[in-house]
Amino acid sequence: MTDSMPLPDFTSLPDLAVRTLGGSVIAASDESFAEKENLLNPWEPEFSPATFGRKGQVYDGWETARRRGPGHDWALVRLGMPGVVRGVVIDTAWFKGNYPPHASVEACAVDGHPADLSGVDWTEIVPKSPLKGDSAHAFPVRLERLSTHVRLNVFPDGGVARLRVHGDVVPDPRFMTGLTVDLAALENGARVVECSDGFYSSPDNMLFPGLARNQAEGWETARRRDGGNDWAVIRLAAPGAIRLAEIDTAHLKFNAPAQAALSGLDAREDGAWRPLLPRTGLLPDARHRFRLTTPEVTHVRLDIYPDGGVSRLRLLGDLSPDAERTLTARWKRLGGG
Ligand SMILES: NC(=O)NC(NC(N)=O)C(=O)[O-]
Repeated sequence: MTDSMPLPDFTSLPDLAVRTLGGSVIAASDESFAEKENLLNPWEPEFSPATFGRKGQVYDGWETARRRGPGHDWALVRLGMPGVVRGVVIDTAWFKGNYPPHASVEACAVDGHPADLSGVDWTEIVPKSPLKGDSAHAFPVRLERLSTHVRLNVFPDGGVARLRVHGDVVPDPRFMTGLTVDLAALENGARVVECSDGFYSSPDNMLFPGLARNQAEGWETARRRDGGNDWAVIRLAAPGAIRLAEIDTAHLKFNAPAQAALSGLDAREDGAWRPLLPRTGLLPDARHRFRLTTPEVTHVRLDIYPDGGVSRLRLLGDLSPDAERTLTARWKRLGGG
């Protein structure tokens, strides 16, 4: 992302739209020059000047034709993780002579898996605003409601490299209650709230769905030289008791931690850390699973010794009855269902 202005705090929240968390561009008015799917690519926009394909200069973004009639272009995104949108980044990186001069964003919430969104009520979350070329534009959003889809409008046409939709994940309680679920999954609403180091990659990566495809898709710290150890604190999707922990060092072959430990705290009670898994040896490039019996916790701390990387952390457990009620009430209050 090109940084023409400092991005506000909301950009540290998960990107509800990014492709690697299940986001999809389901329709666009036009994608003559460059395909709509690029909008949600997880990597920073790339550019190779004077690289021409059959349709012109190749862009890592969404680019429409020069519009010769009335109207404007738009792209429709289904969020991978429905939630409360706290801010949107519209990044025109590398679009210097062909960016749209204005853009707006709308959001809606629909239940289930509707194929047809016509007739849906859209709420404007970013008013029509001026854009610059080759710049990331951050727009805070104040809408205390659940969103499942967003629509990016560009006026009248042009290229946008990325659309990032940052926010708080609001899980659907129908897929969380009465089940054993991953309390550490981003898609269920968990997040890393503190960590010792995120030098090579973000610790939130450990909470992504599926298996990491390479070292970069996990969490990796710098080499630690001070005798200490690296750690990350995860705020669980909801308070619950953990029954199975999985610590995966896949693709960390020469930089896996030698050992790991888990501890937990219940922020609703005394907030004291209690051991859940004692310091245990880890292998490189291996999925380690541990059956646990724990009290209810709201936060889990993963300590790795001394440093290195973890590709995935799964904490399967059961929500407390109280947590089930709270999740359901929150989802309904935000307009779910
Ligand atoms: N040189 C360009 O980028 N031209 C145009 N776009 C592409 N992709 O070639 C255009 O007209 O917007």
